[in-house]
Amino acid sequence: MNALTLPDIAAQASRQALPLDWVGMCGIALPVLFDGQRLSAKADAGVSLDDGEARGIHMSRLYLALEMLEQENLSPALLRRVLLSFLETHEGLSHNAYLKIHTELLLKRPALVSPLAGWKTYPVSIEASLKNAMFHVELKIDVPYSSTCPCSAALSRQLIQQQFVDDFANQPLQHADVLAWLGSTKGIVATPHSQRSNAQLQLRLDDYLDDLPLIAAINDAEAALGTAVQTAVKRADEQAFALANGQNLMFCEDAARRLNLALRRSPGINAFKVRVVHAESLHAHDAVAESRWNWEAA
Ligand SMILES: Nc1nc2c(ncn2[C@@H]2O[C@H](COP(=O)(O)OP(=O)(O)OP(=O)(O)O)[C@@H](O)[C@H]2O)c(=O)[nH]1
Repeated sequence: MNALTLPDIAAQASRQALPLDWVGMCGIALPVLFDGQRLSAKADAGVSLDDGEARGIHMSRLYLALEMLEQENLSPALLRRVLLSFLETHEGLSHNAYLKIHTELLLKRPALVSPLAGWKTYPVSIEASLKNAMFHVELKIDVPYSSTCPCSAALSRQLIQQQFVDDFANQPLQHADVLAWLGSTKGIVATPHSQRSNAQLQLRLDDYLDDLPLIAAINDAEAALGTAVQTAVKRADEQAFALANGQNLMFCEDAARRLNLALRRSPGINAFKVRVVHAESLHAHDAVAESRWNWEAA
């Protein structure tokens, strides 16, 4: 059989000589390693096409460079090497390289009281770029938590006081009667509303970090928020969770402020934007607050 010369359309001249900002592939399936765990990920890989005369980039070269991610723990140095390879294989065509990896971190979390533990997933995106020889990494992390409305708690307390006035009006207080009343449904005639909430963290990292501070940022955010959602739960854990929520009333504004203060102290982060979303049970819409630090558009 005659050897065929395969047509190479990408190597042709472009009909419209025009550079492009980003060209590549989105949603590439690949396994990545983080902290010794193999995670299923989706990658977006691209370069700028600065040579406006060139018809196209070489998609397969970007795809093949992603193989580096299979064997080595994700780190800033590894991301940089992949981006360098994007540029080396597009010499004369591209000046900027981009890589976005979306995955879910799986962390084992202990129960509040019982000796149990269970797994929790945290959606994570790692966005790396090499633009005009400047390397940047940005992390996006979703952290779920529980929030109880402080206003609803105050309104409930008022109703409980009113019920107490009604039930104990004009009679001497007996310790046993009050104790029994407190243990009855009348003692908690109204309950404040709570909601499953989500903190969306967008973090710009210091340029010379050895590791991606994903776990540290999650731990710092959960510590600041105080009431992370739980995994394995026995009644003792649920009671401890109820107490933690009662001691941790917060509006979305409170949550955003706490995260701002905590992330400023978190190592390796030089700018951030946070958005907290309280999926209200009071309404069918959400309460949302945003806060940023050192953040201007990249
Ligand atoms: N540039 C570009 N390539 C595309 C697109 N859609 C599919 N491809 C295909 O991606 C495949 C890989 O492209 P290249 O990396 O240039 O493949 P190649 O020429 O065999 O590889 P090299 O010899 O390394 O250049 C080709 O078969 C392209 O046709 C597109 O929209 N743009």
